[in-house]
Amino acid sequence: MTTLELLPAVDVRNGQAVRLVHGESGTETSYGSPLEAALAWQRAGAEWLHLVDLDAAFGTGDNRALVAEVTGAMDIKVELSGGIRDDASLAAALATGCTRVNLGTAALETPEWVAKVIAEHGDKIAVGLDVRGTTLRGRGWTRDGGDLYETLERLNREGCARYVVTDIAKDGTLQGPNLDLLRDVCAATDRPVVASGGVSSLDDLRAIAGLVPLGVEGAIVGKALYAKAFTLEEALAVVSG
Ligand SMILES: O=C(O)c1ccccc1NCC(=O)[C@H](O)[C@H](O)COP(=O)(O)O
Repeated sequence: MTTLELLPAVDVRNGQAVRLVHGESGTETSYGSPLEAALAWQRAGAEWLHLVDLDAAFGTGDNRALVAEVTGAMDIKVELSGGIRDDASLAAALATGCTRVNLGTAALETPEWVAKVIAEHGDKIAVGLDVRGTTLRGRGWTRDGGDLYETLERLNREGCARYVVTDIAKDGTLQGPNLDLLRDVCAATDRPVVASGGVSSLDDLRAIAGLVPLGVEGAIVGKALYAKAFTLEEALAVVSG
């Protein structure tokens, strides 16, 4: 088995680490300090952190200072997501020293700007393809934003370096990843794909790792770690075979 990168998630709402169900505002379970959570994943051996500013994604404020503090405290690579939609928010995100940012809504609403920043920043930019069925969702996953495969074709042409693919129906549910969706996206692009949403068990990680030859590069894990379905150490042992 080829190595699958693991990205433990810290999603931040109102200054707290939380997990949502289907990404819906109001379904938060709180897990305390985002910095403590991130440091715990780093201590456990993570090489990546997936850090999401949910307030910025929903348009209910932001946790920019906290996200910068957490990113600055990490010795590991950080992928930043949530509300990065214009020059100012992109500059603030990149100024944290993160390894890359994840654009969502902007890829649906301001495609010219996204093409420009892809050209400027290369693989520091990933695009989050967050879907219900094959319909993309933006604005914190609250609004429809077009067809997955049409958008993917456009982003491929524009040189997008990487995609983070989330089946919203699975996100935060511990119901397992949507492997068919991951296979279909891999078939539609030659860029690496990071799987997100629904991981519930070590077997789910083994199943995602089985898609590495197709182009899956990594897996984001949130709820399963907070719910202690397995430890990060166990997960890292599974994917590093
Ligand atoms: O990433 C976003 O911008 C975002 C926006 C609105 C709601 C949720 C959002 N992200 C959620 C995540 O990235 C989760 O951390 C990730 O999918 C983990 O899911 P799970 O393992 O199912 O808890």
